[in-house]
Amino acid sequence: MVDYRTQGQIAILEVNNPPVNALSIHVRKGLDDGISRAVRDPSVKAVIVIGKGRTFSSGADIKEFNKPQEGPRLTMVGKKLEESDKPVVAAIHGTCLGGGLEIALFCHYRIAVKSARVGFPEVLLGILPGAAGTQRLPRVTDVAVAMEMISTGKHVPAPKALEYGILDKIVQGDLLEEAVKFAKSVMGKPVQPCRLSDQPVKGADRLVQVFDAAMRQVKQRQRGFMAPVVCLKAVRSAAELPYNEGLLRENTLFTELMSSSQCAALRYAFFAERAAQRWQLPSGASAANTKPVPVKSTGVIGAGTMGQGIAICLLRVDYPVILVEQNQKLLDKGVEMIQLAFKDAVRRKLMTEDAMRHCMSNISPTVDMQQLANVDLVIEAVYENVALKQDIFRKLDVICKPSAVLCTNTSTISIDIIASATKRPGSVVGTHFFAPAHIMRLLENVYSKDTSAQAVATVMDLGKKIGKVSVLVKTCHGFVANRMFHHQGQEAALMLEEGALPEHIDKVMEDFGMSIGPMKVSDLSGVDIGWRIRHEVAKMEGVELTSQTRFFRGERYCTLPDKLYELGRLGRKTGKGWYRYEKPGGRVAMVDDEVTNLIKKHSAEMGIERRGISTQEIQERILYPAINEGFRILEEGVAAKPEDIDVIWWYGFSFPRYMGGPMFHASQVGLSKVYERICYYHQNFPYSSHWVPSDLLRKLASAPSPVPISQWMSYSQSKL
Ligand SMILES: CCC[C@H](O)CC(=O)SCCNC(=O)CCNC(=O)[C@H](O)C(C)(C)COP(=O)([O-])OP(=O)([O-])OC[C@H]1O[C@@H](n2cnc3c(N)ncnc32)[C@H](O)[C@@H]1OP(=O)([O-])[O-]
Repeated sequence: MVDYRTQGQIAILEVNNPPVNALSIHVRKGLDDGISRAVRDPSVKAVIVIGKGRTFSSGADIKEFNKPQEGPRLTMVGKKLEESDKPVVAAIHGTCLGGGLEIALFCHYRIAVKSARVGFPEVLLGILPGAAGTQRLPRVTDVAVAMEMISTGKHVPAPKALEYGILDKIVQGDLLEEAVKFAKSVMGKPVQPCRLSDQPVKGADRLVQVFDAAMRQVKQRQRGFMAPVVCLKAVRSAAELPYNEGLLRENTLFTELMSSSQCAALRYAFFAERAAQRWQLPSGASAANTKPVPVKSTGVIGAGTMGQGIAICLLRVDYPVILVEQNQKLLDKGVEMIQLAFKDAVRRKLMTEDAMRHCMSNISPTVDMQQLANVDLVIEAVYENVALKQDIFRKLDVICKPSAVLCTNTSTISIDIIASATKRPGSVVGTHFFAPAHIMRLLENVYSKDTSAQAVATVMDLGKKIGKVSVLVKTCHGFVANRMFHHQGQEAALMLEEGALPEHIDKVMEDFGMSIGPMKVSDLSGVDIGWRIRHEVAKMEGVELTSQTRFFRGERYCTLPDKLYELGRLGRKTGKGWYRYEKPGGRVAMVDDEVTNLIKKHSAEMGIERRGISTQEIQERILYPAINEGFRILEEGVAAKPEDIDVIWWYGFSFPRYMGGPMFHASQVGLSKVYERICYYHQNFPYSSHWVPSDLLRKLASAPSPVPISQWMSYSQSKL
């Protein structure tokens, strides 16, 4: 795990623990033995610590977190490195993160290649750098930088790290050769001035202002998230306490965070996100055994909001895009909006003018679908209408080359239905982007009964290339995201007619941890979207929804959202929805008397006596129908595992990652309790099928002891 060798008077400790040189027990032991051996050997005059393979080290081994500590502790290994009288040089490439950076900070010198990145991402796991990182970083760089790095977890590129004083030198050429040269240049020099534990904290005279400003930011950005707050406290103690006392304080805070439920949720999230990439189809085809179709050219059909966002995603990573619209006016408008979005990115220094020009030169706008004849992949992004989508796919079937992958950005319509319009259903696959498509990270990829493994591999690969987190699901109406979210919308509307107000529901859910409440989400995505979907479904079933409709498909139906739509209150884009905004497209949601009156009048018309609805009831009626639907989704194999559902909720609906997602949250509450409350609401609201308890949930809730989330799927086929 750590290879020891000497080159002349230099000992080289090479960490060799693929894939990312995590500091597992054997690595810590290897470093501990290696430094002792180098210190003992009189012929050794300097030491290099370097990583084999793609990276220096990604930090402590997260898989060891749940296990009892064995072997030498990282801080003890570090102390030995620092106490060596022979200079120790960390030679960094790839990423040097967490415990990896802590090891580097124990070394007397740090050199790196230009492409390297350093950082303390512990906060993203709900903990803090617990091997002296919070005490040593502010001794090598300014305390403000240390607070920012440790409380955000952001990676810092090597040139910036050099500027901050974290690195001593950036080298070009072979890292080991350069490290050897560097080690020779410092051989024999006293190491005392390079021992960070002996250094004062930099910028300690500004501690209070820096701390207060950082704390304000953290609380504003990440309401309810403990780790960044505790990280700041730990760095503060570096400036307030002698080094060894600071270490003890760090250790106390680290232990506190490590045992928190937020840390458990974030550790789960770390592995869940990676597991989602290892997709597998019922046929056995998987990420491991299927190659994607090479994609060099793309097409997007529809230059509306979604089409624009999707085109931006593709253009940003250098795909040429043929953008198709039905008429020149809509096409010009779409291109203009894309250009505006790029200009905004330039203004915010997210891209250069040159890069923007390059992206724009890659768009070929056209009103002629025939131009798509040679593209490798096309994404249809027109509005949600079955007949329209089928018509487009019928045409694509004739126009596109046989190897083309045909994607639809439908958010609800079954891919089976869309694919049936073609003679090549194997090439048809869903790529459900979330609005705004160029900002939201989630890509819900959807396979139909016929979609080929190669088409799936292609869209999963595409997701990675355009920087999305892709999750693969099986087709059904609404897929995973909207199917679960839909019930939240239904229950929210029902609570409005029973006695709640939009601001009331949103406050409860925002206090719970959601970044915005469900009514604000509805305003953001557009009140018309839900209206269109409901009315499209009704039309397909030959039903007309009116203001008098009380039941639809045998379910209790609330017409309030339809009434809002009819008033032209379509959400943020019209400056009015469940709230009033400062302008169309505005962001500041203000309570609007017109909506309050509309809701109260509606309740009166429906003969409903309004009542106060408790915080607990709002929370449960928003979360539990979605969770219940999540279990049905698992039962039906629409999602392969609960982790996939949670990934969808972090990236699609900003569910707080530190709460683990709705399925993880259910596991924390206890499935028997969740089941019991769902049964209670089912009794009280028998005309809402989303309260009919899922069978899988029932089985898991009645298991003799809580079933770990990783084993839920083994109950889906059981006959209990
Ligand atoms: C007392 C201790 C105090 C200390 O302060 C605490 C820490 O250091 S906390 C740690 C602070 N450090 C962090 O939080 C860094 C976390 N890691 C990362 O941010 C990214 O993995 C990294 C940027 C390094 C590479 O990204 P990439 O190139 O896209 O690659 P990838 O992401 O797909 O990973 C490849 C494989 O490696 C696995 N694996 C990775 N890291 C670890 C780990 N530390 N451990 C175990 N396993 C780890 C990962 O699961 C995956 O496995 P699989 O079976 O193939 O799914």
